[in-house]
Amino acid sequence: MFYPIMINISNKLIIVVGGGEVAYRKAAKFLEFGGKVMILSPNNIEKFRDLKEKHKEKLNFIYDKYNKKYIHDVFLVIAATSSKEINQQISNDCKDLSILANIVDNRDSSDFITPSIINNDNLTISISTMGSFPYLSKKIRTDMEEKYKKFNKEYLNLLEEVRYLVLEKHRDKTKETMEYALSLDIDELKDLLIKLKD
Ligand SMILES: C[C@@]1(CC(=O)O)C2=NC(=C\c3[nH]c(c(CCC(=O)O)c3CC(=O)O)Cc3[nH]c(c(CC(=O)O)c3CCC(=O)O)/C=C3\N/C(=C\2)[C@@H](CCC(=O)O)[C@]3(C)CC(=O)O)/[C@H]1CCC(=O)O
Ligand SMILES: NC(=O)c1ccc[n+]([C@@H]2O[C@H](COP(=O)([O-])OP(=O)(O)OC[C@H]3O[C@@H](n4cnc5c(N)ncnc54)[C@H](O)[C@@H]3O)[C@@H](O)[C@H]2O)c1
Repeated sequence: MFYPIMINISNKLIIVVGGGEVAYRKAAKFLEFGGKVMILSPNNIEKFRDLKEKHKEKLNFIYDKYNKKYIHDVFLVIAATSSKEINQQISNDCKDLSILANIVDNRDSSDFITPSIINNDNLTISISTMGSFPYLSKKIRTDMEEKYKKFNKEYLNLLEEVRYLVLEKHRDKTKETMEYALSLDIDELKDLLIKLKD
């Protein structure tokens, strides 16, 4: 079974083996959450150039085939090559070295799997089908992105202020006020904040 945790990857090195679409998708997400990514692959798709432009020194490349020597001292490993045998080899090596690995073509060999993620800065929602139907995770993500799009960073920052004011000054109406705050659009929420401050 896979237990969902929020893991701090800031400035930690994650090595992604392979340079295709799947490697790209995984790398882009780890970079979005502040990780440092090394791509280990003899070649990789064009899109990585834009990712390098965006993330500069946080993204680097080793143009070589997989070798165990490259994974010593890394925080996480993603095996995303097109070779089942190499992916399995990576899994075995990671077990030897006690490094957590995600094997993109074999959930049973994976120490962790990657969920579908909605990242609105302060609000993160991750969705998983425990590996049984990833396309459903993607579908739920797109539905929820639409449904919860108002909860962006600005909105969450205002909500945080509302919460502190309610806890400080209106403890008797905590739940009603919080429930009410969630029903508002951003301008109404700003008005509520002014009222709560009075
Ligand atoms: C959620 C997401 C996150 C991400 O990758 O960032 C993700 N897969 C996504 C998309 C996707 N993956 C696949 C398709 C094509 C349709 C299909 O085949 O179903 C599509 C749809 C598409 O591409 O449109 C094929 C596929 N996926 C896996 C296998 C191997 C296997 O099942 O053993 C195969 C067959 C490969 C083959 O053909 O051989 C395995 C895994 N994929 C996972 C995650 C993990 C379980 C997640 C969960 O619990 O739901 C897990 C177990 C391991 C892992 O990768 O961590 C991302 C959506 C991101 C988004 O857009 O929101
Ligand atoms: N988990 C998922 O979400 C998911 C989704 C679709 C496919 N897959 C699986 O992921 C695999 C990769 O998919 P893709 O579309 O990125 O494939 P792809 O063929 O586009 O890319 C494979 C990459 O692996 C590299 N590679 C091959 N042998 C290597 C080695 N020995 N060392 C280092 N790199 C090596 C290649 O150079 C290439 O860059 C597929 O075979 C499929 O089984 C997983």
